[in-house]
Amino acid sequence: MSHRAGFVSIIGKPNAGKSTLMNALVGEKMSIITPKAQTTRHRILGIVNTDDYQVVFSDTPGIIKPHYALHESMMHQVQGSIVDADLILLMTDINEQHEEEDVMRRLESSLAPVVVLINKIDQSDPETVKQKVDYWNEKLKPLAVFAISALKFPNTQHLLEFIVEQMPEHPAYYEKDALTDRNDRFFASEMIREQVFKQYKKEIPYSTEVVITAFKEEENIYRISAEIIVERESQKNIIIGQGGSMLKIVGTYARRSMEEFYQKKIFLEMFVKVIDDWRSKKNYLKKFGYED
Ligand SMILES: Nc1nc2c(ncn2[C@@H]2O[C@H](COP(=O)(O)OP(=O)(O)OP(=O)(O)O)[C@@H](O)[C@H]2O)c(=O)[nH]1
Repeated sequence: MSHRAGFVSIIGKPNAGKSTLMNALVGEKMSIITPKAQTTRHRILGIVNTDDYQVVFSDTPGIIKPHYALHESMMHQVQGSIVDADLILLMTDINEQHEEEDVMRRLESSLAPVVVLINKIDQSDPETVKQKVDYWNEKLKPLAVFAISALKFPNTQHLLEFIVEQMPEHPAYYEKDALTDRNDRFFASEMIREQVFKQYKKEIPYSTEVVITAFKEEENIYRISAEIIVERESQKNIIIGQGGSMLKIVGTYARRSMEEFYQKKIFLEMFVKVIDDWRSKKNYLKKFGYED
């Protein structure tokens, strides 16, 4: 059989479980996962390779109404991934009563077939599952509807086989040993951001960006320096915590994740910096890698 390859976008509301699914499909932790909505800010590719196919998944930020320039960039990334897709996976959380109208509107710009994934069925019952399957079949007339639990039953073989069947015949787009298009620095910043999302409340995670300022690979150790950027002086104090206690927790957990991810010893140093209203400033967003 000839080789198949294509792009598959995972889209949906914040917190639906998109990143959890992508990690299950790729079999590696490509995307950070936290219980908070809007964790994913960039489009991240996760690539599944065999001799016969290459499926390039895009994990995308959850679809929201933009409040900041940052959100606008996030939504542009969703749009870009929809336009590029050979297949779209629209993920919904079975227990959320979201109006998915804004998600559907975004699909209008695409000719790609849509598969609906009803996620988190571990937190539901068969009757509700059946109702939701019927609802989506009726509403969107998708190629297929899958009821899944990306977290509890991460056996994605059946879904993956279905996806591969939809891929066009095409040579590989990326090297066959590539798992992602992102580099080590990107994952280092994401692992710190993951801890910021986990350790702080309310607006802090959303006001924070992480920039890797140095990444030195030595034989036995990686030396990583990072800046944690916040919007206000008061947020800086919260990030640091009394006597540096909070920053120490963030650093410890982030370092452990990095040691597991890179299989290296890690030296991590972090500095906290204030940039007023960075989320609304295009020049900073560009500098931090958010596209227009
Ligand atoms: N019970 C249950 N929880 C799940 C399932 N899939 C994901 N979750 C949880 O839902 C939360 C959000 O998961 P993510 O994978 O980060 O969701 P996302 O859609 O990428 O979120 P955004 O980054 O906000 O767009 C996390 O706490 C996950 O552990 C599932 O199948 N069942």
